[in-house]
This record gives sequence, C-alpha cells and structure tokens, in this order.
Amino acid sequence: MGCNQSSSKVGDVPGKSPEIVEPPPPAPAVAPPQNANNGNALTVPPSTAPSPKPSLSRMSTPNHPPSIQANSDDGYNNIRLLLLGSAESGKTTLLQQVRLLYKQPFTESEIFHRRAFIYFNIFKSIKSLVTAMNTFEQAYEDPINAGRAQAITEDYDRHMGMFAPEMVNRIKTIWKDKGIQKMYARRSSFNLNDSAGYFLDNIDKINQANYMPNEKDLIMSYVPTVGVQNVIFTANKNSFQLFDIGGQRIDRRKWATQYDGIDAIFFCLAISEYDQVMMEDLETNRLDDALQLLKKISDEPKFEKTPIYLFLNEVDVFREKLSEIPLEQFKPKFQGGNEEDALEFIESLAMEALGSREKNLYRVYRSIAIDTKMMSEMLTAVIKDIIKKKK
Ligand SMILES: Nc1nc2c(ncn2[C@@H]2O[C@H](COP(=O)(O)OP(=O)(O)OP(=O)(O)O)[C@@H](O)[C@H]2O)c(=O)[nH]1
Ligand SMILES: [Mg+2]
Repeated sequence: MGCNQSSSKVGDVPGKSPEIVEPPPPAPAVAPPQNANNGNALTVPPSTAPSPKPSLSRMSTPNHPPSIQANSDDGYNNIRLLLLGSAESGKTTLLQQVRLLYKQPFTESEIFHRRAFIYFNIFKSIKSLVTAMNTFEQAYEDPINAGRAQAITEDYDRHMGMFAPEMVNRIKTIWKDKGIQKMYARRSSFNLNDSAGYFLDNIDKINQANYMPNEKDLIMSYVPTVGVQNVIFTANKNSFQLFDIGGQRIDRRKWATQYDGIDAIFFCLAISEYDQVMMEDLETNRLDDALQLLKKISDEPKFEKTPIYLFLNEVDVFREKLSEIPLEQFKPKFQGGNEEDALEFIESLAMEALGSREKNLYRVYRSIAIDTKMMSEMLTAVIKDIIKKKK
C-alpha cells in the first residue's frame, strides 16, 4: 500500500465523520525525499474531502480552504482558529489532540496514509542514525553491522510500506547494536525525529500485514503538512474551525491567505530546537527562526486584536537535552541554572517576541503535544478562554 492510494474521500467511508477536510495538494501525492536527513520533500496526498455539513459553506482548494460562515442563525458562535509555527513544532500533533478531545476520529484513509508514513519514519530514523555513526566516527559493537548500515545508507527507496524480512532484520540488528544505542543517546547532536526510538522499539508490531496504527502511533508519527488541513468541532455550543498550515519555509508563503476573520491563533514553538539549524538552509538556528516568526505574527496588523495562545512545546525533549547540551552554549545571554531557569529564559525570549502586545491578548503554555492527558486539560482551558473572549 502506498500513499497514492489515499485519495479516497471521507464521504466514501461509511459511518465516518464528514468533518475533516484535507484539500488536495498542488504537488503529486508523494515526492521522494531529497536527501537522507530530509523527509521534508514529502507532500500529503489528498486523503479527505468531506461531504459538507448542512450549515457550512465550503471551498476546497489549498489556498481557499473550506470555510464556515462567520455567523450562524442558530445561536451558535462560529470561531476560526489558526495554527502556526515552524516545521515539526507540533502543530499537527496539537490538531490531533483537538480531534481526540472533541471526538473527531481519524478516517480510514487517514489511518492508512499515516501507516505508510510510519514505515517511512522508521527508515528515515535508522538512516539518520547510521549517517550520524559515520559523522561522529562512532564504532559499531558488532563490526558486521557496519556492512548492514552501508546497505541502509545506499538504499534510496522511499519505504512507504511493509519492510521485506531481510530489511526488517537488518534494521532490528542495527538498532540493538550498543554503538547505535550510544549514538541514539547523543541524538540531540543531530536531527532525529523525536519519535524514532518509539517506532524502532515497536517495529515487530508495525511490520505486520494487518498492522493498524493505534491512537498513540498516530500521535507519534510525523507527516509533514502540505497545504491546509482543518478540523471542525463543537465545544460548549460553539462551532470551531481550526486551520493547520505547513510550517516549512516554502509553505509559509501560504500563511497570509488565511489571515482574514481569525478569532485566535495557536502558535507552536519547539523549544528543544535551541541547538539545531533549519533543514531549509542548514544555517539558521531553529529557535531563532521560530522566535522571529512569532514576532512577525505578533506584529502583523491583522492580528493586532487577535489573542495568541503560545505553546512552548517539546518540553520533554528540552529537559532531556539540557544536561547533554547546555543552553548557554547557544544562548550566551543565559546565565546558567536548573531546568526551571532554562524554561524561564526561553519564556523571556518568547515574551520579547510578543513585544508590547496587551497582556490579555496572549497566553503562554509549556506543552508536550504528544501527551494526551496534558493536552486535553490545556486545550479545554484554552477553548474556554476563547469562548469567554468571544462573548
Ligand atoms: N517528544 C515529543 N515529540 C513531539 C512533541 N510534539 C510533537 N512531537 C513529534 O514531532 C513530530 C512533528 O510533529 P508535527 O505536529 O507533525 O509537526 P508540524 O508542526 O505539524 O510540522 P509541519 O507539518 O512540517 O509544519 C511528530 O513525530 C510528533 O509526534 C512533543 O512535545 N514531544
Ligand atoms: Mg503539520
């Protein structure tokens, strides 16, 4: 099964919610990754295109996503939310948590689509690890694994489906190697998907013909967003529409087309990226880029009166990384200190980016977007706050 198959529509799946919209992307369904460390060349296939809810008017091109009418005549508020932030900052993960919280289940086609990407995530992770072994001149515990790793390095297949038995054994054997495990412990020194260990540990379960990703697998997988996705949900008699746009530089050009009529912004900022550079230019610091982006959004005249809910995300990865890679190495203004001091320092940078914005026009949260319990509490509070402000 490949991703190209996921062009079926939500409306095609009996008994499934018609409320999720993922408009067709402008590019072919799946383009090959550009290099071993960069899966960002992938595009998202048109997995869903629902039949409309009676009270909603829709359009379905990527630049003009389906919209709900600003005012309804049934006493409901229609509230439009925009999810922004750089690539891999946790936007789609947050959207997924919203879907879990407000009971917008994944469609069958979405699950199959994600499943294909899970294989791709696994292969990309093991490839990043063996590449790092060469870069950092880390030796394999078993020298035979160097040969197995070479075969991985030279494999340019996209691997969007089940692995052949030989390949799965190769990946498992390499993953168990103590040298690779040492490299994995140093993963903050190179770009590795945050969910690499989770999927590599579960490869036996995943590499089955009848494997269906569970809730956690779906949350942990990474499918770069291309174009605009959105979810419609109801909370406390208010109808919400949440738009999620890809955060890679190439996708940010589309952001401004979504700025009109937005009631609140959810901004995800991956604070764990303080030591990393952008995939796009391999130069710009990812945290600096994200902070600049936040400032740009905060200064945007159209958002002068729009509340910003800022999620300082990936707190788990941040905490793990601090002991390995001191923050002060990358942010000399940080005087050093414990985890809390480091978090407060990052928060102060975010406040700077938010500038002179009125206090009631932003809220800052420390989040772990993969943590469903934490996110359900946080999002419930955020949604309540938005409703209160809208009244
Ligand atoms: N450990 C950890 N992983 C996270 C967290 N938030 C997101 N992830 C993982 O990071 C990866 C990227 O997350 P996404 O939500 O898809 O990123 P995105 O911002 O939508 O990225 P684009 O669509 O490329 O703009 C996924 O594998 C997620 O499971 C977090 O707080 N902690
Ligand atoms: Mg996304």
